[in-house]
Amino acid sequence: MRPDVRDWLHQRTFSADSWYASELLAAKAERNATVSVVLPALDEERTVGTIVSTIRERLVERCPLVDELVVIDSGSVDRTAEVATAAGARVVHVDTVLPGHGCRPGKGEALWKSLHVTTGELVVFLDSDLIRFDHRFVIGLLGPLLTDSTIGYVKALYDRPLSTTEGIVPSGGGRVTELVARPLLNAFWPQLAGFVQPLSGEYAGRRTLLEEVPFVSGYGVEFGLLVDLLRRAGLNALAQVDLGVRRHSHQNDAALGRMAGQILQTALARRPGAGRPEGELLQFLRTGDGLEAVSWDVTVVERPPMRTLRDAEARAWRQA
Ligand SMILES: O=c1ccn([C@@H]2O[C@H](COP(=O)(O)OP(=O)(O)O)[C@@H](O)[C@H]2O)c(=O)[nH]1
Ligand SMILES: O=C(O)[C@@H](COP(=O)(O)O)O[C@H]1O[C@H](CO)[C@@H](O)[C@H](O)[C@H]1O
Repeated sequence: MRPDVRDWLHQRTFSADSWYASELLAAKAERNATVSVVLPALDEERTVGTIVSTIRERLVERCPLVDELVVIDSGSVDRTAEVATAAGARVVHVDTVLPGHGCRPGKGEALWKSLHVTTGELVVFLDSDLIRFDHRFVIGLLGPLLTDSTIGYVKALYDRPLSTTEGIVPSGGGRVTELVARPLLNAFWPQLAGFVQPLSGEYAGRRTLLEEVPFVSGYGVEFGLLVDLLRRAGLNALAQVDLGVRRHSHQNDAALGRMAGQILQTALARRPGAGRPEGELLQFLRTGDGLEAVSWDVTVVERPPMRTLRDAEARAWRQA
């Protein structure tokens, strides 16, 4: 193991059990910090309500660690917006944010636009498909940020059970992590090899740092943020926190293949010497009369650092 990774693992790996909400509330007040929690949601009516109501009850009403609770509706066709609103979130439809910059599909678009509609100095991102959500996820992610000013970005680590046709097995989740993201990071960004869950959907950061980096529009957002934040802030500004166990709704292998395609596009865009990759991913279905090739576009676009928009708006205002 590289010495820098060994040192990082020792110094920048935390446990959610290290903090209580009450002590973080005191740390938050001491720093006059504000906290936004953002949930990107696409057709998550089954799970988003419990996550929102748990955060509202435990971390807004009982112990006000969270100042803002926003669900970014990514174009749901189910009752996600109604369920999230009833549970106590502010729901914002992704297409209503920065309409002048158009609309791109994908999770990263929702996260990028969330920066424009939230104000918290610290921003916590949680997936909306979490099962048996524990509010301590939020406490664990905020712990390092509220107690160490040298840390700018914190990712969750956890065990990842996998739901299978035979039931739930204790590990095996994080299939794109194990088969694509981890090998890519170890090969080309070995400083990041210490991240146990580099694609975890639960993470938190300082707004000032998050607004300095691009957001990849699709499922490449987590991979892109990790590589770009390493470059922007250095390894010592990054951390990870053990949240125990994380269960979520799983996609099928074909969908994860497309996710892997987007992550590969994101990685190769950060290896300029690798040339411009093809954006088409061919997948194959067995049909009644043979094989059907299905072509998917796995190209991703990069949304610019949010700070550049604010700078452009400020310049335009001065010139007006
Ligand atoms: O276009 C999208 C795709 C996903 N998501 C949300 O992003 C999170 C992670 O997506 P998903 O569960 O599909 O990924 P997985 O966890 O299966 O890798 C979930 O809250 C989704 O609802 C989203 O807001 N817009
Ligand atoms: O980690 C992974 O391999 C994928 C798929 O997880 P599973 O194999 O369905 O448990 O899940 C993550 O990856 C996505 C892309 O970065 C994130 O957006 C998701 O939040 C995260 O769950």
